[in-house]
Amino acid sequence: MPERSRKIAVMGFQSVGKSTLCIQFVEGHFVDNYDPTIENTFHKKVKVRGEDYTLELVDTAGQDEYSTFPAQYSIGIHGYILVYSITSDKSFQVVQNLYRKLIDMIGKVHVPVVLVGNKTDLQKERVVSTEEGKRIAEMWGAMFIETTAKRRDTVSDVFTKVVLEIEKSEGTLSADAKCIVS
Ligand SMILES: Nc1nc2c(ncn2[C@@H]2O[C@H](COP(=O)(O)OP(=O)(O)OP(=O)(O)O)[C@@H](O)[C@H]2O)c(=O)[nH]1
Repeated sequence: MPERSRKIAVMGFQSVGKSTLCIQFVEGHFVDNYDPTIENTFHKKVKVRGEDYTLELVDTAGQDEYSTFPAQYSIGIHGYILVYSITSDKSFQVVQNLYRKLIDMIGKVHVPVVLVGNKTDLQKERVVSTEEGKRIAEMWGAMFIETTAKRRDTVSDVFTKVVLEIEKSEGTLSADAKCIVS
């Protein structure tokens, strides 16, 4: 069976770790330095429930509360990874604004989204609780995960979860489907 291609946008406030998550997933290492992104694209093959996928990850420029939703990310994108940092309340507010703008822009009630609370290695600096993150994701009907870009296993979970969300919304996978990353 031919590979399925899925395009995923990774969005959120600046410096929350969007690029670092993508690089950990695709290249398997943690990048310590900060280099603001304009836009980057990554590719990665994954196997989910026995099916081969080619993921195209669009690592977007950091958004803030004043940004309008970039129109180019409203078409041709199968799923969204919305990232905040558990150390930044501002990034948590920005991700909620971003979601509202996304829904308004797309004009659909349900869009495949995974909400990601990143930087869990910085527990002492945590200002957004796990419960708050979960509550927002439940309100959206989205999946939720906390991770640190330093851990390859939970970072992989972020990306496989978004594939599951996409497939669920297209009706091709059951909600309890298991996934494997290769
Ligand atoms: N401690 C820690 N630092 C992280 C983590 N993820 C990212 N960082 C650091 O946070 C900084 C910003 O990470 P980026 O991945 O460049 O952030 P971004 O969201 O892509 O930023 P923009 O391009 O401005 O939108 C870098 O110095 C990363 O090393 C994490 O999980 N833990």
